[in-house]
Amino acid sequence: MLCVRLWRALTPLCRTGHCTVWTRTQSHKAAARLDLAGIYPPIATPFTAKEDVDFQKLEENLQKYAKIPFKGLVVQGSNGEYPYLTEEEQVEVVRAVRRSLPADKLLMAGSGCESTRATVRLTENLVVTPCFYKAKMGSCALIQHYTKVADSSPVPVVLYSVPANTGMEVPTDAVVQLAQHPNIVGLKDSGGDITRIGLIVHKTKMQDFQVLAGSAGFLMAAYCVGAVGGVCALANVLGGELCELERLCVSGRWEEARVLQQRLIEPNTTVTRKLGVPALKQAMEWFGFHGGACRSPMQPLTEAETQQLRQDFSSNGWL
Ligand SMILES: O=C(O)C(=O)C[C@H](O)C(=O)O
Repeated sequence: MLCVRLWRALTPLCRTGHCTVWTRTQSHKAAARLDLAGIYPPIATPFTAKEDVDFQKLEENLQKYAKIPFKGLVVQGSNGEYPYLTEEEQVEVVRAVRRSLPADKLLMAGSGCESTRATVRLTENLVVTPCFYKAKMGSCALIQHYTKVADSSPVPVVLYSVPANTGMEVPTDAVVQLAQHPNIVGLKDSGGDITRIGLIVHKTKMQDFQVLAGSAGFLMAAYCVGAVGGVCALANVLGGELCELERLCVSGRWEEARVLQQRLIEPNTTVTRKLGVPALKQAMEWFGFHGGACRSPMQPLTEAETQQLRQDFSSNGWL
């Protein structure tokens, strides 16, 4: 789940399955008109040497992100290490980000739990997609789950399909059915299957429903088939460049977009699928942000991995 702007206490989160968005009005109809178009970094969580959340460093990152033309931020996404944070910490981080974020920026916060009941409760605070019993999480179970969450959520919900982390995706037929719910306003799809993204855009075109690319490697392709933006881990590092890619796509400058997109593919693959969050945080350090270590048990990069990471950025002209 993800949330936007204002809120009462917390934003619903998104994970595998869904995200919630908070609006000023909290009215379902008004929520459905929410414009999600643009680029969002799913922000990383900096920690102190004792592995406590480092709110000072978080704030310093936020001040730097405020200078980049993002549509908003995602808090407690996969790269925020949400599974390693307590519920209280998740809520506290979302609150801190909301306090710091300019009022015109959207805030989406993840809030999924394994049971529908717990998800409903946390969506009043935060929410996520259930994947532990993934063999049992078919369309029927997920439709029932998200419908109950969206029915009770005080803020709009964005579905979040991230199969690399959850081992399952929200099935296309479930997304299409859930898109009819007045409080479900979009999907963030990290799977990278462009035919699926295009099909979902096509099948939901009569609904007030928007699709966001869930990773930078296929951002341009996603725009081509009708996505309206992206939630991209790489935006923590190359946020200005991803916003530039958005601008090129939206203005139809496809040749320039293609050149930029191609240079982003390798660094993106490395900080997402290949080396993951420790690599994202290392790259953030190189680009002037606070990344630092992950919370245990996530291990730091080895020397060879660090070299690989550097190579994937430098060979594409970023370092
Ligand atoms: O951290 C998240 O949450 C993301 O959505 C990141 C995304 O999966 C990516 O590949 O960039």
